[in-house]
Amino acid sequence: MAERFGGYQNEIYLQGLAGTTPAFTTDLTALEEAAKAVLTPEAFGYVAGSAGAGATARANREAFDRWKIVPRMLTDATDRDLTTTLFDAEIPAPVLLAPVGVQSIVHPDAELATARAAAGLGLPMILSTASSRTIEQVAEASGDGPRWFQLYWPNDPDVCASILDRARKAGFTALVVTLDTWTLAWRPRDLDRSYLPFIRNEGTAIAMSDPAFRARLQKTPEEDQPMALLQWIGMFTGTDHSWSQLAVLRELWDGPILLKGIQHADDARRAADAGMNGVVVSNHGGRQVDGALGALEALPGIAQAVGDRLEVLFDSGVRNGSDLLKALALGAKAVLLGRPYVYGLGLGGEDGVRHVLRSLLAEFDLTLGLAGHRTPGELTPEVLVRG
Ligand SMILES: Cc1cc2nc3c(=O)[nH]c(=O)nc-3n(C[C@H](O)[C@H](O)[C@H](O)COP(=O)(O)O)c2cc1C
Ligand SMILES: O=C(O)C(=O)c1ccccc1
Repeated sequence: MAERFGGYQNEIYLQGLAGTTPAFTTDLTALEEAAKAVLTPEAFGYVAGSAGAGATARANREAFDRWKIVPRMLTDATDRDLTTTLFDAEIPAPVLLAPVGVQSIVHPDAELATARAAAGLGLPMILSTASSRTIEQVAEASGDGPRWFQLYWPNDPDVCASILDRARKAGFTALVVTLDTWTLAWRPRDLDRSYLPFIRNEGTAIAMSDPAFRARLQKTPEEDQPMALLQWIGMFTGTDHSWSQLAVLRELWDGPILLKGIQHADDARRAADAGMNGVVVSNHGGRQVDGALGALEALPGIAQAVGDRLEVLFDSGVRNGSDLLKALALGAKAVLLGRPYVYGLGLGGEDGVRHVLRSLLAEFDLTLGLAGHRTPGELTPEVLVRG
């Protein structure tokens, strides 16, 4: 058990004896630079970029850097177990793949490669509404793998019901409703290049293959693509919904529902009051409100406010195993990995994603043990100091 994830370290050293070094860097903080060398400037700018002057993207990192781990000795942390239970399902480690749309801009295998890599490790993939492959295609690639669906909440109830119905039938078990991106923020890197993937028909596969969406069009997307794309943009962005409308989603989805983009304890309480099952504490990787607080700063208060009523998950700024440990210690039950796996996808498709995930899990496993702990559940704020 102890070596299950940390064993990637030995595997890499042993391959060295045969003259092979890893195809991709094992320094997960160096992935961005490596990806920059292989992606188009537009795709790299879209993925790496953030809102405005990048203050929130930096705040996400600064929030992690302010916390330090205090290792404990002679605790016998040899046998470790990263197994985590979310909504009655066991996953091998407290890590999920964050919903990331438009993956075709970084690799031709797109979400299918991500689905295969995630399934191979048994980690849940959260499929974005802005996927560049259909729900059914991704489900097939995912096979027996755990999978959740992320909803960009359409402003047409029939389209909403149809997409959720497809997701349920395709084996997606939990629903993540993203609330922080009802319109795209001011993103200078993309604006300076006039680059928006969807108006180039990237990331629209789910809607374009949806019968209810297609029923709204005068002509099929094949006959009149520009019109279909305008309809897509109008359907998925520009409309903020309301707390009371969550009841509609509660009716349509009988599995767990999580609200993503929560940054205030009162919003987390409202989520619980509305019958939701979890929250993802997140500022969308600094891509929405420039000047917003680092996501990790919001985590302890939210975990304290609703940790006994909801599953509290976290993303934004997680880059390596130590970050994962810190987020768990500050109250997250599990963490969503964002940009790093997308860089892995760009660098090497399915193999690249698998390498990034295995490296993260190995680094976390080793760091957990060396800090003196055996399970994610042992982590509390007391294992950190703020310095
Ligand atoms: C290129 C890109 C596309 C994204 N697309 C979505 C999306 O479709 N739905 C969503 O809820 N979040 C989306 N996100 C946000 C991620 O789910 C996650 O919140 C964010 O990447 C976490 O920050 P990090 O990348 O700094 O770890 C996207 C992020 C990136 C970088
Ligand atoms: O770019 C993003 O951050 C994002 O969330 C998104 C929104 C719409 C479509 C694709 C991605």
